[in-house]
Amino acid sequence: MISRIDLRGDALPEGPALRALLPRADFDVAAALEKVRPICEDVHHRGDAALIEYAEKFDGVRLDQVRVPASALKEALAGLDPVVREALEESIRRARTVHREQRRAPHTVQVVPGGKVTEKWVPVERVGLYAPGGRSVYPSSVIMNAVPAQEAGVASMALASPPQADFGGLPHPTILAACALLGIDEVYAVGGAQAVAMFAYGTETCAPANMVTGPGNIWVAAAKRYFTGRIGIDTEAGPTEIAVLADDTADPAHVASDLISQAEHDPLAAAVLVTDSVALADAVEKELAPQVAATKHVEDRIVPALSGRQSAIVLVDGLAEGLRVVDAYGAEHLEIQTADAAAVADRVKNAGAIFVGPWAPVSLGDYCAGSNHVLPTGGCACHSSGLSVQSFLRGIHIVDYTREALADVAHHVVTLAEAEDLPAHGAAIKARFGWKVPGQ
Ligand SMILES: NC(=O)c1ccc[n+]([C@@H]2O[C@H](COP(=O)([O-])OP(=O)(O)OC[C@H]3O[C@@H](n4cnc5c(N)ncnc54)[C@H](O)[C@@H]3O)[C@@H](O)[C@H]2O)c1
Ligand SMILES: N[C@H](CO)Cc1c[nH]c[nH+]1
Ligand SMILES: [Zn+2]
Repeated sequence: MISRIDLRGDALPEGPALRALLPRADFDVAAALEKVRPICEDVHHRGDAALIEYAEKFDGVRLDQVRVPASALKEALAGLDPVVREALEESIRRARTVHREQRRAPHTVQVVPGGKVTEKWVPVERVGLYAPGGRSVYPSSVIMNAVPAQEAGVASMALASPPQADFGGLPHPTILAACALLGIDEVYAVGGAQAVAMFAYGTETCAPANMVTGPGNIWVAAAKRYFTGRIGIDTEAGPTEIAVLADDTADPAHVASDLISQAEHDPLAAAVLVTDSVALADAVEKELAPQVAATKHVEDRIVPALSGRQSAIVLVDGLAEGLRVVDAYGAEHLEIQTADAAAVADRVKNAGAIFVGPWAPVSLGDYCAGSNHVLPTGGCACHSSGLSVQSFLRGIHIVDYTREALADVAHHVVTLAEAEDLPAHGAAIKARFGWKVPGQ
């Protein structure tokens, strides 16, 4: 069900050469981008009419309108199972506890007497949040998007999630109830790349947003890549990945269940075990078959995910080599199931989130750890972070110098301007001091 990659014996290569040996999906975001480009441009030109057509094509339901009426949000909350409500509220509470601490205050540095630089933090004005709803529905992603945006102070936010044929073309009622719990009243029944395009370009009913955040399948990730540089994009949070770095102290039943837990998201989901213990690798492989047989979503997601080329058991010589492999891979989620797991976690450089030891499985982080589950995939953890309050803030420098403080440094500015052959820059200084460089 899962292949093996044996990297024992020889010295591991560096950087891209090592990455090329590691498991990754065949179907990449760049290829999907070519397919989503026409969808995005169609939304640009035809607005709501295009959204309604794509809902029929991809979600199998004909909509009268894409905006969810306020009454539907109210009804969804009223009809929410109280046990689910309690769990959502606990998830919101913990996420808020963590994200509130990420808020940033303005900070002033007195560089020289009379010269100071302040950095102030300003929230993005309007954001579009995406909560997936294709193969599964993700009310938890409503929380993971909305809480950091709210804690950052974003003034205007709208959420999109795919229309569900079983619910009259509305997003799933638990998604709507989560929106109601969080006070989000602008909600759209729009999924996939077309939802990202709706927020990026705006339509007759949806005002354009400055930024789009949230997880989704490969089509959503590709649309986010399409709009990168034109609007704010958090990170590519595409098909889920789990890597587990484990030694012979790990419990094979736990490792297997954690690999399966994330394989259940998508046939393109990735599950990777990195270990120096052949005995553990064998035991995990033995655990997989009965555990997979006992769960849901087997044929359409878990089996293709575990048997696809994006998943593997990677054998290494020791912990140091295992760390090199997980750093090269840059997993969305990395579990450390080794002796002295906290110390090992400390040595990891690249991961979206790290889960330490036997009692912090990825499922905890998916719902109730307080951490954010919107995390970079496809190796983006090597340069990007998961969603946080910081994602929704812009830092603006405010430069404030007196005449004397400018005069003190003017000769350096003029020298550097001349060194760059940009004399007009120097002239902007000289003009303030009677066309002379002060002190010369
Ligand atoms: N990285 C993260 O932080 C994170 C978090 C949660 C979930 N996820 C991932 O989110 C994804 C959720 O996927 P999903 O499919 O359940 O829901 P989704 O909402 O992401 O995608 C559903 C939409 O995909 C579009 N679509 C389907 N087939 C298409 C096609 N052939 N061409 C163009 N568009 C098409 C449709 O518009 C549909 O509404 C999973 O891959 C999961 O692993 C990632
Ligand atoms: N594991 C997903 C992040 O890749 C988040 C999630 C939501 N629900 C269940 N899991
Ligand atoms: Zn998950």
